[in-house]
Amino acid sequence: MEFYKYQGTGNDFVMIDNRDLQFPKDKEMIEKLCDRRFGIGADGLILLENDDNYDFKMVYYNSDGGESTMCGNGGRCLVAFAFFLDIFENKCKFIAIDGEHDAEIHNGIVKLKMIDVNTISNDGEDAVLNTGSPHYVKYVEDIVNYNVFAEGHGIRNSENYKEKGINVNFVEKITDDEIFVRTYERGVEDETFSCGTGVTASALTFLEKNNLISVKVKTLGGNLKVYAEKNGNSFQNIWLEGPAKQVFRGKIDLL
Ligand SMILES: N[C@H](CCC[C@H](N)C(=O)O)C(=O)O
Repeated sequence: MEFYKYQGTGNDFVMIDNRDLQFPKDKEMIEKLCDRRFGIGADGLILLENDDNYDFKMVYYNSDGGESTMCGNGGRCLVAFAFFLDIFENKCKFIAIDGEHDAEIHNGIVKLKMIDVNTISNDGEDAVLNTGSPHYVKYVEDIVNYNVFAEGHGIRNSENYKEKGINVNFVEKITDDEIFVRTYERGVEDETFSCGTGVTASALTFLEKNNLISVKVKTLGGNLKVYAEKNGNSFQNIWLEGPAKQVFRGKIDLL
């Protein structure tokens, strides 16, 4: 089976052109393909499939092999993959588990439209919102030295969240229009170098606090940008922008 490896600001994925629907959607096999020692190694696996009403369809699996909710960096990598496959020129519209997404690519930079966000709830001082996947957002000091794994694991497995899980984002303000985000990801059960829906969730809480329409976001794996329009308590026209790169391609016997 042919596969491609992509990364979007260090969040990395096995990408498979599954328009022939030949890929066996088996949890154990997907987990093994994502294993960094016994398989290809990735934070997730993404299938590109056909859809009558869209340029393509996105099916996303976390590295634990379970199909999951929207992946923002994965969506950006899938747009770059579809462009590589000549599925579209420079603008596209695809369908994912959370609905339809517009996207465009220019010189390896992908802009992905995210779903509208109608509510930002509070959990104490922290924020909880869904940007296609569920996110918890906590502002911290000295983020570079923050124990993301221990603190993220604790929140993700706490009474309120352990059943369905939640992605946990830690945020530090860098300047008036830039934040640093680190994320403990559900379904990876570890910190990833970047989490697109998490960057989006963190950015919206910053835009809300500072009445801004765009913010630069640093992650361990690189830099992203988020734009959004605020209407009352909700956000629309939310875009996540950043690089998405093909790292290598290969063949693997289904393990
Ligand atoms: N782990 C997430 C999905 C992938 C999110 C992340 N990789 C992104 O770029 O949005 C979840 O199960 O909710």
